[in-house]
Amino acid sequence: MGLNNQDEMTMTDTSTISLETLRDAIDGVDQELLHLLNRRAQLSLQVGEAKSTTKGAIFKPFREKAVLERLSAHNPGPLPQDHLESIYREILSSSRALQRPQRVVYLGPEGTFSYFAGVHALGGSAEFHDQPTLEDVFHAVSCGRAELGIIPLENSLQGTVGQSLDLFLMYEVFIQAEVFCRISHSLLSCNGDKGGITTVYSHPQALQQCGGWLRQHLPQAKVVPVESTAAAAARVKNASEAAIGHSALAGLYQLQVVASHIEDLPENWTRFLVIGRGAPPAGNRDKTSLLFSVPDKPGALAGVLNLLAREGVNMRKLESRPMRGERWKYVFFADLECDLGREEYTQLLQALEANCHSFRVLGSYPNGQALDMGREE
Ligand SMILES: O=C(O)C(=O)C[C@]1(C(=O)O)C=C[C@@H](O)C=C1
Repeated sequence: MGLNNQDEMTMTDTSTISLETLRDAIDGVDQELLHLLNRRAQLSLQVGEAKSTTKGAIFKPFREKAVLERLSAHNPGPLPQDHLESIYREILSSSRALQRPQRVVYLGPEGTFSYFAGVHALGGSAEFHDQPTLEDVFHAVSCGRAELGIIPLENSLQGTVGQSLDLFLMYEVFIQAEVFCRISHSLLSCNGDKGGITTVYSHPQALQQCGGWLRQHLPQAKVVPVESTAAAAARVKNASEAAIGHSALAGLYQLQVVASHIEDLPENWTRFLVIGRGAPPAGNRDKTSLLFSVPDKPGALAGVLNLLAREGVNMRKLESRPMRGERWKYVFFADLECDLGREEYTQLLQALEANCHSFRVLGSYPNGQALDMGREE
C-alpha cells in the first residue's frame, strides 16, 4: 500500500502498514526536507550577500529568537519543543556559516564548559578555537581575529566571574547574546570502573561542587585541582585516575563515564555571554547591560537608580567591582530590562551619561535560552 499526502499524517492503525511502506514514506519526506533545506540555504546566502554590502554582523540573535518563537507557536507536534530547538540550532548554525565562516573563541582547552556552552548556543557549524586565557578571548574578538567569543559571566552558586567584568573595562567588545546553561558533572575514567580510582582531577570549583559525592563514594581518593575540567580529562592516563567534568568529555578524551550528575546541588547554572566587536543596533531587545562609575558624592548612585525608576526601567542586576589601578574606587555593572538604544530612551540615556563619571553600554540583547547541559543527548 502506498501513502499519499492526505493519509500520511493520519495513519492511526500503523499495524496494517508494512515497515517498508513506512520507510518509503520517510524517504519521501526526507527528499522534501532536503529540497526545503537547500531552498532555505539559498535564501540565507542571499541575505548574506545583502549583509556583505553593509559589512553587518552575521549573527542576529534577536531574529533567531523570533524565528524559533514563531515555529514553537505553530508546532502541532508530535515533535517536542526541545527537539525542534535542537534541529533549528543546527539549521541556523549552518545558515550563519554559509554566509560567512564564524570563528568563535572560548577559554580552552576543548571540552571546558565554555566550549560546550558555545556549541549549545551557536551549533556545530561554527569554527571553535580554544584560547589559553580569558583575556585572549577578549583580545581575539576586539582585534577582529575572531568574530565571536564565549565568556562565563556568573554562576548561580559561585556568583560573578570578576575577571570577565574586569576585561570589559579593558576591551572594546559588545554583548550580542546570553545563554544560561545548567552545569552537571560526571566522573570519567579510562575503563568506567570506580574500583581502583585513587586520584581525581578537576577544576577547583567542580571539585567543590562534587565534594559530598566524593566523600561518600571515593573517600580515600586524592583530590587534585587543575586549571580546567578539560585539562583534568586530558590528564587521565590509567585506571587509578579519574576526572570530573562534562559527560561529553568522554568522547573527546576517549574516557568512559563512571557516574553522572554527581554534583551536590542540581540547580547549578552558569550565565555565558556571546561577545562580538560591533554594538548591536537598537531594536526590540529585552535587556541592556551597562558599565558605569559615579562621581564621589552623596546620592550619586541613588541619582542613577532614580532616573531608571522614573522611566519604569527594571534593574535585574547591579554589581560593583574595584576599578583597576584606582584604589577604593568602584565601577558598576548593571543589567536593565529594556533596549536602551530605542528612541524612547534617548533622554534617559543622555541623563544617565550626564549623571555618571564614566558610562558605557555593553550591548542590548534578547533574553537568553536556558539549556540543560546535564541532559543526556
Ligand atoms: O535574518 C538574517 O539576518 C539571517 O541572516 C538569516 C538567519 C536565518 O537563517 O534565519 C541566519 C543568521 C542570523 O543569525 C539570523 C537569521
